Amino acid sequence: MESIKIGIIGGTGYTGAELLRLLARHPRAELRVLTSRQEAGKRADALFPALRGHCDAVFEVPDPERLAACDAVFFATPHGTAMQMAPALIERGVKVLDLSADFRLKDAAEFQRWYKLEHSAPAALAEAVYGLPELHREAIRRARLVACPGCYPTAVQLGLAPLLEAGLVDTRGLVADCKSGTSGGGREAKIGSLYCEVTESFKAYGVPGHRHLPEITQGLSGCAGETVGITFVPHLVPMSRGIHATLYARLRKPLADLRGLYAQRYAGEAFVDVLPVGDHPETRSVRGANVCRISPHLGPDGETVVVLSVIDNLVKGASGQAVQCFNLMFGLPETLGLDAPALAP
Ligand SMILES: NC(=O)C1=CN([C@@H]2O[C@H](COP(=O)(O)OP(=O)(O)OC[C@H]3O[C@@H](n4cnc5c(N)ncnc54)[C@H](OP(=O)(O)O)[C@@H]3O)[C@@H](O)[C@H]2O)C=CC1
Ligand SMILES: CC(=O)N[C@@H](CCC(=O)OP(=O)(O)O)C(=O)O
Repeated sequence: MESIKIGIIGGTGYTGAELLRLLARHPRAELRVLTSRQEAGKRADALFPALRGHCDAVFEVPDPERLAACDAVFFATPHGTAMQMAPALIERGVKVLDLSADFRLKDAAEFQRWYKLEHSAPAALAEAVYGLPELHREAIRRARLVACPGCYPTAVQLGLAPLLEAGLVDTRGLVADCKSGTSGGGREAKIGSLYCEVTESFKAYGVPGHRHLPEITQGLSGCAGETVGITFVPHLVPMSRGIHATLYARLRKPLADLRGLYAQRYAGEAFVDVLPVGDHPETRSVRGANVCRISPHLGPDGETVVVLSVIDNLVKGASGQAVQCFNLMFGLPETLGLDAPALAP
């Protein structure tokens, strides 16, 4: 069967490396272009020894002609890069999957407010499809440009969607108390990511407003059919991968079978696992796997729902989800290359 030619822009970051790991065992993807301006000429497996024997790609400087010869290009780049390069690729028939936030917020003014950048591709922004397959599968199948969600927004939206879609909870006063491993901050050297700054410690950040708040609000409002109000507080925990979201919502009326609601909503979803009643998901149960494990609980007051939702930020929260969208865009089985279980223990 013919292979699908892939380009990855930004192969030296954590999400780029994770794309290399996942695509190395994808039966239809053939990596043709892998870019890094700083590491051009170096083999990817020299930078990431975990890839030795699985990837012989060499980094190169981004070349528009070589990228245009690909069938699909993934942007694993900081915000502001894809919006400059994606429109020309789409014009030339390349399907684009952007892991950055450039095309996630539908309102360009909102994007500018949170990312301090003027949006340079409003037409592409208008056509971009939000890449959360469990909510937007059919649109992703038809898309030329997919905006892959952020890691926190994936855990929060999958956790609260069943309640909001069914109109069962107050849409004001939602709470998302989230914890992330440090790979969420990217591979770039930053003091806040240093071992001594992170280890044996635990802290909240971004309380006055984190850039994922408008993305979460946009997605959940779509589920509810009205604008929701949510308090989102991210925390940094001393682990490399994983997001744990503890989500709180207040029921509008009694609900007899909370787990049944979730099981029914996610029936047939390969990458959402609704746990047995009373279970507490662990981040290590999703390490390396493209899965979100969810456990909804009813609080002792009988009115507060507490949903626990865990993902690997680099897999279901980024690169795995991007490959899931890629499979949909190319009419492939959605699970292709993504069926490996999590690392255990
Ligand atoms: N880490 C995570 O958990 C998640 C990250 N994301 C998003 O994914 C994107 C990538 O993040 P991460 O993997 O952490 O990456 P990093 O920010 O660590 O790495 C960025 C990569 O992009 C390349 N790059 C930077 N600027 C440009 C440019 N102007 N043109 C072309 N290439 C460029 C760099 O290579 P070079 O400079 O050598 O060209 C490098 O390979 C970000 O937008 C991030 O927000 C999304 C979800 C989760
Ligand atoms: C722990 C940590 O620093 N996490 C990052 C979010 C993860 C991410 O990369 O999301 P985007 O794709 O939207 O940038 C942060 O809080 O900024």
